[in-house]
Amino acid sequence: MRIAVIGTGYVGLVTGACLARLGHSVICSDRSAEKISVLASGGLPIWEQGLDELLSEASSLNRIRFTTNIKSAVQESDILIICVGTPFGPNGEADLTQLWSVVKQIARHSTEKKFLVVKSTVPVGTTDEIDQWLQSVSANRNIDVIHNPEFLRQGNAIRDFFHPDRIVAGCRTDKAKHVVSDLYKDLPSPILFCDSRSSELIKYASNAFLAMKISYINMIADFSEQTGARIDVVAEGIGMDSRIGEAFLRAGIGYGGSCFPKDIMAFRAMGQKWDCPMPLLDSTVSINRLRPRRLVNKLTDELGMLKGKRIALLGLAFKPMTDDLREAPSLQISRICLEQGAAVHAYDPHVSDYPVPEVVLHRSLYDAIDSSDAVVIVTELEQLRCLDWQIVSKKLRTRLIIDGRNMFAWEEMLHIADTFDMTYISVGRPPIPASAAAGADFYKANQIRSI
Ligand SMILES: NC(=O)c1ccc[n+]([C@@H]2O[C@H](COP(=O)([O-])OP(=O)(O)OC[C@H]3O[C@@H](n4cnc5c(N)ncnc54)[C@H](O)[C@@H]3O)[C@@H](O)[C@H]2O)c1
Ligand SMILES: O=c1ccn([C@@H]2O[C@H](COP(=O)(O)OP(=O)(O)O[C@H]3O[C@H](CO)[C@@H](O)[C@H](O)[C@H]3O)[C@@H](O)[C@H]2O)c(=O)[nH]1
Repeated sequence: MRIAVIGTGYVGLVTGACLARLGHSVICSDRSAEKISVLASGGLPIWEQGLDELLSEASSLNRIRFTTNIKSAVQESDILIICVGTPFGPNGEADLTQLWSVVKQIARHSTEKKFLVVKSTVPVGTTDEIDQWLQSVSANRNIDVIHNPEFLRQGNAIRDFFHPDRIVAGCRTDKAKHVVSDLYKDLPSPILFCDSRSSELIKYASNAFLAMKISYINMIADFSEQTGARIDVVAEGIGMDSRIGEAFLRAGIGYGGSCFPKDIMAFRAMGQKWDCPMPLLDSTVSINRLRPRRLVNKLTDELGMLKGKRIALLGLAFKPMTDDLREAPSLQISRICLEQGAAVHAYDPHVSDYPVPEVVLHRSLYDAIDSSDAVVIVTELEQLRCLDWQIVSKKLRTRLIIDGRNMFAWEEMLHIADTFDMTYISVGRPPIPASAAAGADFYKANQIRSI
């Protein structure tokens, strides 16, 4: 099939590369000349695992091209997939400026029958509005509009593309359904065909549900801290109920990224627009907003004033295995630490440019840690799994580890803290004090079961 992918950001680039792998002929179009020139010369404007290889393969087979010329992309394709951004608008609603700009250009340049697939996350009713608008432009009656939301996760995007739990397609016509079936015919996943309003809502409701699960477990984590329960054990017990499931019950410093924060706000704005309040979303947002501040409070509880202290932040992107800093909790944490007079040193293997200039970036994990008063784990970086605790303990000025993601097993840290005389504080689990005696006493006093 001849496909144009319009908007080659995270979603567009992954979609284009994966569709080329499936054998389709793909033109990727973006308004950013800089991005297109990087891509056309074999480079990558973003880091996503496996994307490099996929794009090289597609280019060598002549299955993918890059252009800023949307006119030629539209005219040389039968299927047009819109993957432009739908960022925060001024009152939290989705800003559809990029989307409508593309729709208008498509209307201007398309003369033959086209299938227009909206992959961007858009408010309920948008696909119908596009359809109605296109029909009102008489020359463009021949465009069949489909809504096909994307569910990929950054860092896992290519696997998610080839193995989605489901494909959702809001279609008006049987021809549109056939196009979607052909587009994804080699994927093993079920396709849910529905109307476009339901399809648009499935995307927001899925993201909101996942974000709600995260805020819920974070609320329970705070309660565990007050009562001496252990959130990892509690989450395990909750998740063993197949009606609840174990996924997205990892307590920590909250959700960030390009989707959850903006989509929950847009969903709330939609609720207001349609006069349907969504109090569960209000709570989800307010719990999440407090997470970074709560983490810094743990630092000050241990260190007192942060003025003159050196803090090592490990993991800056909103999650591991991505370079994406959109709504990353590290931004808020680093700003609060800096405001309080600390020096912030950081390490993230995928981040080489950070928007808070006072943060000193290091290429080596151990250099970031050197002479610090605390190590703060902001994301679950793979490199941390093989940390040499002896080196860490020698390099630290104050032996304090704040694990914002509970990435280390509590029992393991009991032993490590004891061996290297370190204090280990995590989320929703009892703190592990530095001295061996204190650790053992604490363990006994709290009658925490050994697993
Ligand atoms: N990032 C994700 O993991 C993810 C996952 C699922 C869904 N989504 C949704 O997919 C959409 C795209 O997200 P993203 O993260 O890829 O965004 P992005 O900001 O990374 O990419 C958007 C691209 O569109 C381009 N663009 C904007 N206006 C254009 C125009 N008029 N013509 C051509 N190109 C134009 C931009 O230059 C940019 O390269 C959003 O609606 C998002 O909510 C994102
Ligand atoms: O138990 C958990 C799971 C995740 N997170 C955090 O939640 C955020 C989002 O994580 P994740 O969902 O893995 O990443 P995204 O790439 O943002 O993917 C989400 O957002 C995409 C954009 O809409 C959707 O397509 C995906 O299905 C949806 O998972 C990150 O900050 C994670 O650290 C937690 O705090 N606890």
